[in-house]
Amino acid sequence: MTAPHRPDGLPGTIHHWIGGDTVPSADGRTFDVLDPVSNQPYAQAARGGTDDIARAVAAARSAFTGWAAYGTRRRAQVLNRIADAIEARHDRLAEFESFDSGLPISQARGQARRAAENFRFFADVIVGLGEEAFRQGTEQISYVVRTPVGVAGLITPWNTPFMLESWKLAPALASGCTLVLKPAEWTPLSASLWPEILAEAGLPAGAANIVHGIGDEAGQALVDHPDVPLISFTGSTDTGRHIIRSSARHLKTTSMELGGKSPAVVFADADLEAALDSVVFGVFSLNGERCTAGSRVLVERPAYEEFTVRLAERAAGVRVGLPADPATEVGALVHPEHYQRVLNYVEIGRKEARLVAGGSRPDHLTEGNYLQPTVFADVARDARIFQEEIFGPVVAVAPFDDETEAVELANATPFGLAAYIWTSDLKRGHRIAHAVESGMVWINSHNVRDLRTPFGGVKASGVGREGGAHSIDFYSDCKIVHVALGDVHTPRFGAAR
Ligand SMILES: NC(=O)C1=CN([C@@H]2O[C@H](COP(=O)(O)OP(=O)(O)OC[C@H]3O[C@@H](n4cnc5c(N)ncnc54)[C@H](O)[C@@H]3O)[C@@H](O)[C@H]2O)C=CC1
Ligand SMILES: O=C(O)/C=C/C=C(\O)C(=O)O
Repeated sequence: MTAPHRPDGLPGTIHHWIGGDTVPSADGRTFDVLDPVSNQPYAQAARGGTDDIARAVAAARSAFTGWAAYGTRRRAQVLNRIADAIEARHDRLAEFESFDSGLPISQARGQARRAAENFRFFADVIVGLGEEAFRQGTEQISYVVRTPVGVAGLITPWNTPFMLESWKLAPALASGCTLVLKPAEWTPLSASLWPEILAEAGLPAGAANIVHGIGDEAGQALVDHPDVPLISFTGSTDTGRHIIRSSARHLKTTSMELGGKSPAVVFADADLEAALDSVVFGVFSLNGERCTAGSRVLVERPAYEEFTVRLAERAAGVRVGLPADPATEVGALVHPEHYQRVLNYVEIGRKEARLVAGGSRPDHLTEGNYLQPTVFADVARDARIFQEEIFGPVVAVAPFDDETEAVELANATPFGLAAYIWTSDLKRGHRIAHAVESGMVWINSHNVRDLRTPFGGVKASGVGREGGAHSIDFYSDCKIVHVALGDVHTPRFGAAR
């Protein structure tokens, strides 16, 4: 068996964190946590249920008034201290994440840096954010007051767990909300560092609470709790749909960042070397377990054969290996169940299209959830591997003949999260960017993020946007205050004539 590298300091049991205390589940239940190299349990995690969620929500409610009253500058100071505390644990955090999720350590390090950046970023946003005002001459001014919505319910996935948790915790806390986080059950390890990070930074007890557990138990209890007015969710489209349905009962605000099947559209006039770099990185980094992965590559016919051959060569050269090895570019897929799901898609792909790279476990890795980067060419638009999110290192390539067909193919799936366009004709780049159905488009650029911009998708890829001020708006209620500035001539109903 290939032994995983075991980081120092692994907890034997991962507890909930409620009201500032690490606690087991009320009923004492736990579940096994596996690492994706040995697929053996290395820890137990508390298996939360309705009672644990109720305790966590009560703690968050008690802490709410105090935290909201901190005001923006003081909250920003705490957020910056949280970033310091994350940075102080950078190595351990990256090792935990890589061990638990199978992400290559080099990429887990990048995700740990981004988690700290998220806190610094939202500290700046909240201090710098103005409030809108509308003046009607000298008669009246109307201004908008943002107030935190209350207890936020945060439900996060397993693909880049800590970073995506931070992407929700930071703006929720910056806005003055308190929160209950339900991390993904396949990857609870990095979340076990939040208690020491948040406590060291001086976050008041109860402002953030963590309940581990299974989606349809702890997750569902959080969605169903009447004192949680808002749910921010990242994960699969099916679960997102289900959460929206459940949230309707209490008319909750929801933000849904869901799956994708994003196209990379490569025109023959593009810098093909740069496009190749971006395509290979875009679909194989984070093990292909990335919502914005460019998992469909559409190539203009004159460049199609050459690009496909070079893509297959590059895929064959990607280093698949132990997550802890600094040279590894693709690690182990998160969980045997997910691995099997991805392998099933590879089998479907073999029947639907032409396999030009990968398709099986690398010879040198006899156990663990490993898959060679896999490229299918000549994929038809109705093929399942063209239509469905695989969420692994598998890419579908197809040719197009002109701009119209490029847009048709780009839009021919239920998803609409990201799109990547490669062309040396910028006017065309803009035309395609406007025509593709997606929340985000990159032209001649890979997934370079600007945290101020709205992040999210259309169609089956999500509802709502987070990022920058959009996140603060999401975690806030808006109240409008109208004030007379001078003499307002009120209609005199009922006055004597
Ligand atoms: N960022 C993304 O776009 C992600 C996409 N996916 C896609 O979804 C597929 C399946 O992955 P899953 O692990 O099943 O994702 P999932 O969407 O079921 O899980 C994500 C989170 O939702 C929670 N959850 C599940 N059911 C819930 C419920 N009824 N109420 C409240 N919370 C609930 C889970 O515990 C987890 O924390 C993947 O293969 C991939 O295609 C999965 C994770 C992230
Ligand atoms: O960059 C972000 O803010 C979010 C990235 C999310 C993913 O990469 C994902 O969910 O896979």
